[in-house]
Amino acid sequence: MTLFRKPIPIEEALIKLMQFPKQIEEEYIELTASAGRVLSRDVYASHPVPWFIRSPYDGYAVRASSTKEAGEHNPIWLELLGIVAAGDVWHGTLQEGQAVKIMTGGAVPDGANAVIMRELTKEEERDGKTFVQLKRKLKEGENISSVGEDIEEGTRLLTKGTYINAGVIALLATFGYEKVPVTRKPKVAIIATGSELLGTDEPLMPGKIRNSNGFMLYTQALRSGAEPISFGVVKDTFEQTLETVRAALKAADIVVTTGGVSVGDFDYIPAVYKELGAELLFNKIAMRPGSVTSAAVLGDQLLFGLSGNPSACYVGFELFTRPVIRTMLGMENVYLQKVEATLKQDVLKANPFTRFVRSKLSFEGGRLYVQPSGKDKSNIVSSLPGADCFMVLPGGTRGWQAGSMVEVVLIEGQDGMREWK
Ligand SMILES: Nc1nc2c(c(=O)[nH]1)N[C@H]1C(S)=C(S)[C@@H](COP(=O)(O)OP(=O)(O)OC[C@H]3O[C@@H](n4cnc5c(N)ncnc54)[C@H](O)[C@@H]3O)O[C@H]1N2
Ligand code: MOO
Repeated sequence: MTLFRKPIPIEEALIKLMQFPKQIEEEYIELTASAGRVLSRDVYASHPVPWFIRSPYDGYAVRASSTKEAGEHNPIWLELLGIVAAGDVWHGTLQEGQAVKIMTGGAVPDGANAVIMRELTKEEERDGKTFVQLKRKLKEGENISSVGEDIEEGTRLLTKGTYINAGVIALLATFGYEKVPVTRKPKVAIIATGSELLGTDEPLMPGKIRNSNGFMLYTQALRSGAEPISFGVVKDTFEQTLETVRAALKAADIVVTTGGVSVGDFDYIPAVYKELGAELLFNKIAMRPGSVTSAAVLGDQLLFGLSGNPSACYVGFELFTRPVIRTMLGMENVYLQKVEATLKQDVLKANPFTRFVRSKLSFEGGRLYVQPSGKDKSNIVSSLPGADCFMVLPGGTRGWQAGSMVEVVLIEGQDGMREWK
């Protein structure tokens, strides 16, 4: 058996992989629980917004024609008939020479077609009646929110695949969505393989390290919109690995393992794929870190064999697993967004393969800069917390000097505030 694996370009690996993500069914969930989920249906306006004529100001609703003689030196007086608060309706039809006091959001009475702001008027009592003084002409439709001004009935407002943010929630609430149709979260099983791995509660022992990738992948799956299911740690034995992957396939749509995917004596993932009868899509990609990233397909399920090295594992998930999850969610933009930034410091490293350097962005003088967020080896964990992007250094180069423009793919804002979709 040859251990040599021929690396394939990233694009080729993605083309192979992206034939397989399955479409996930929808479910209805509470509006308040829908933030961060993905719409499974288009949303149409079932009524216009506003659906009745509304006043945008506290003031007086009038007929514009009643004000045509009004001017700075020619005040006119209109008889005040009543008051409409927001939520109320004034029954009757306003005539020439009449006014109704109205609050912001109030329904403009029939017959009225303009509103004057309260500050531009004054009220006066005369002979038991109230009059309102205007010193300016109003145009028909002035200060009126017309029916459908915001949204016309029947408009397609949101398309299936839309990420639900606060604005989407506002729109759904406007149309009375108590329950929202969303795609079910794909279930992603996470298995950390390695006899050297300890739990976070265990003391360090010779030759052992703590499992950090399991927790990291759990978080990456969560922020990609999936439902992670942790299968903990398995020892490097073929039987245990096979048994756990089998159990994970029963519970999840996608199975992600970390470690055991290379050519070591105890790297059992390739053999497990074989035993399961899964079709191997790739097991070597022309990239660093994460060259050992593997994927296989079994029926409608995908298996990812990510590196055990923390940075390689992280990059492998973002570049390959995340777009699969987002495709299953029905999203349109499934890949990480690309921008260009100015390199802040020399990054001089020979790149036989395309290199994804964990990096951080900064703005200075309105310009976007990028620099590595720490050490750049695949077994490094310390550069991950500060990374909000990967700097992409193309294969076949010897790196770049400070001041060069480089391509950057965005991952997550450091303040957790950005929604990279
Ligand atoms: N002869 C060769 N050796 C290696 C090759 C190669 O092509 N030929 N590739 C190297 C590259 S590149 C990588 S990346 C690693 C990938 O190895 P595996 O994915 O099989 O991972 P392991 O050997 O199981 O572990 C690698 C490293 O990571 C640590 N690890 C594993 N799991 C975790 C975890 N859950 N949390 C934290 N750290 C973990 C593990 O202890 C090892 O130190 O192979 C190279 N070798
Ligand atoms: O897959 Mo290894 O991480 O290329 O560095």
